[in-house]
Amino acid sequence: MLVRDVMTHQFATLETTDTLQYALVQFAKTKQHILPVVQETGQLVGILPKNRLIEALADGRAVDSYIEALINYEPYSLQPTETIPDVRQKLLRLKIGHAPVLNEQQQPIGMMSTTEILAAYNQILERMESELELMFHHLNFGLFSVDLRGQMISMNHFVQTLLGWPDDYFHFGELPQDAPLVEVVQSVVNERQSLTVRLTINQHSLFAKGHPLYDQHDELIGVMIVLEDVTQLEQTAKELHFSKEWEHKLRTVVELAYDGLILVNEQFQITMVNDGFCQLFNVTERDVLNRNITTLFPELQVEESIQKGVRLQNVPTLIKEKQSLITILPIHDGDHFVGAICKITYQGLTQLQKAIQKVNQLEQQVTYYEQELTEMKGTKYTFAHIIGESQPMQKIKREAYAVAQSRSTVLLLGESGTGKELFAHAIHASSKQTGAFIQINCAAIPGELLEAELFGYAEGAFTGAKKGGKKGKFELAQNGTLFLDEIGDMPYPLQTKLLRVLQEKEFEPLGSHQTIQLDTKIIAATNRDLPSLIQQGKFREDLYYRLHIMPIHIPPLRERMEDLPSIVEEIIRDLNRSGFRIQGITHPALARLLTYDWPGNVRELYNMLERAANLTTIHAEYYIDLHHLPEQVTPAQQDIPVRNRYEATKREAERATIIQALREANGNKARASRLLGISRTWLYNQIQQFHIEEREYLD
Ligand SMILES: Nc1ncnc2c1ncn2[C@@H]1O[C@H](COP(=O)(O)OP(=O)(O)OP(=O)(O)O)[C@@H](O)[C@H]1O
Repeated sequence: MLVRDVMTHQFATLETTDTLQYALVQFAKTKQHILPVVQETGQLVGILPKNRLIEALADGRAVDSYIEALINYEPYSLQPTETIPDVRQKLLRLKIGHAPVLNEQQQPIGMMSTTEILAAYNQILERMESELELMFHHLNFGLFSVDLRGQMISMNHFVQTLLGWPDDYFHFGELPQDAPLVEVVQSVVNERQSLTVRLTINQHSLFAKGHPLYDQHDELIGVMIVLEDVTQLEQTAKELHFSKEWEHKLRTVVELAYDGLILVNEQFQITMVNDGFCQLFNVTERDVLNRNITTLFPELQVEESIQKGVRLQNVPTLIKEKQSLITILPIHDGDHFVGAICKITYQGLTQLQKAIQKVNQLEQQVTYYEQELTEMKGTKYTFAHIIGESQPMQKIKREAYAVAQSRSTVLLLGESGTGKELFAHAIHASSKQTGAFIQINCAAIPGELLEAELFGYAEGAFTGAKKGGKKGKFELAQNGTLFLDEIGDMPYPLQTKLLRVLQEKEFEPLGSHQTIQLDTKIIAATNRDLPSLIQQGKFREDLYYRLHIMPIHIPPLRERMEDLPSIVEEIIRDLNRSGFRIQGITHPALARLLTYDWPGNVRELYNMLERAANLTTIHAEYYIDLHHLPEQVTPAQQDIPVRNRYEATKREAERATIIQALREANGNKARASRLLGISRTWLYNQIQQFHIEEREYLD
């Protein structure tokens, strides 16, 4: 606060030629104790004190005489920019109560007296009082004071909330005898010195500090208590201790459990490394901490494999000429990548390798015996070979297993490549049938041969018949299983014969009079729509119902995509058994496979992965990646409709060419295949694939 803020402007000025009477009137008007005397230009000449004027009048000086002789020509004056504490000091020192305030031109612009100073101090005091109160209540510790009778003098809000004390305590309350802290107050009064105690009140851990309060005569008048809430602090300290303990345990585990271990953050900076790692690379922890792993250890390929989304788990690698196993795993916090762990096992690997070899040998033996067992039953696959744990697959595997236990006929339905043959093998493998698993593809064998193939013939049954006759598939499958694949393509007349055999459970080979009792489990399969073939008059309705006792619908791959990753894994394992050395598939490639429609189902997937496996060998790559996949699964989205059209047109052209060749060869498949320049097996395959029927090339 400055002089100009509090000075009074109610004053009058006098001139040396003014009379005593005039001066008296001005004093009465302005109620001032001094008045400034100025020149004509307004500059200060001196001051006229009121008491001098009164003294002069009392001495009998004439009221019309001039004031000139009564003026103090060396008065003390003030500047408007001086501060109030400074002015107060000056006035006290000089023992004067009033002074004019002058501007830069030495003209009086106001008057200052102790009254103005007092008013200013009052204002300052009021402001400080409210500020102090605000501070007092907003302190982050509790504060209260009591007098010697236990009456509350002051208490801030913190105490109220902390101890749950009501407002009345503050206004007129006495500290109750049972209140916590009474003892502290009592001790301070008795001991007359400060003390600190630790207390727990309302589940808060507190430090209570009591201080004696004295008046100006050093008489004890009360006690002040300061309360600090240390609950949070204690909690933090506990947590810190706990996490330090854990860090210590973790470090010990890390040192003991792994040969070499290194941790990186999301920027691939090294955040932790163990002694084993440092020994292997001959570095110290200080050399590597906070540095980029790719810069320091590029051979580990941590960043690369994480970015490719490949999970490396115990992959054999040569590090610092030591045979090692490397594992690189990403660390995620929810969806967020926060770092990675790289683990290297290099000690005791020789023993480990020996153990692995032993396990491999045992595994091979088990596989061998398993194969022997299934081969004894004449099947290639068991239920264990059918991969897929999706809901529909679990359901049909349960159904197939159940039907395997009975003699009932099974009808396997599903698109091409969905695994019908696989199921047929598995059903036989887990059935009680002791005989062989015999398979016949009704579409691949020319109509005229199929009957003889199925029922066999007696010697001399027809021209060209083998000496001694030939056993048919039915007879070969006695006590076993006959798998009639592509039943929808069986010639109509033969369907009648088959129906009879199924009903009567006996048959006669061609040209023979010997009746053979049928004790065979029949499994039929087709990818054709049998009800629509019935409508077209190409399939017997009664045979359909005969076969339809236990239909099993195998869903297409696109309807159970959750099985795809495990099927891919199994196929890779299978490819490795046949000599490839694929370690896995990258995430992007797998993700792409999941977006494809799979018209050719698992067979198409198998073929595609086999092709990819061949491509990996060209550049000695170990992972199937996007660039190993054919265009049909990696098209730009906008190209799809065009590609579909292209594929459809290509297929139509291929189909038409095959029909044309068959027509030119009069239905003779061997000749047609020569004309087309393809193998006979492939021609049969194509005829089946394109569903080409005889009536399309034979008039
Ligand atoms: N669930 C599966 N798990 C593992 N491999 C499978 C599965 N389904 C099919 N396969 C594999 O896919 C390929 C095609 O299967 P399969 O020959 O049994 O199909 P299909 O339905 O009989 O085909 P088509 O109707 O064309 O004769 C085989 O190599 C088979 O081993």
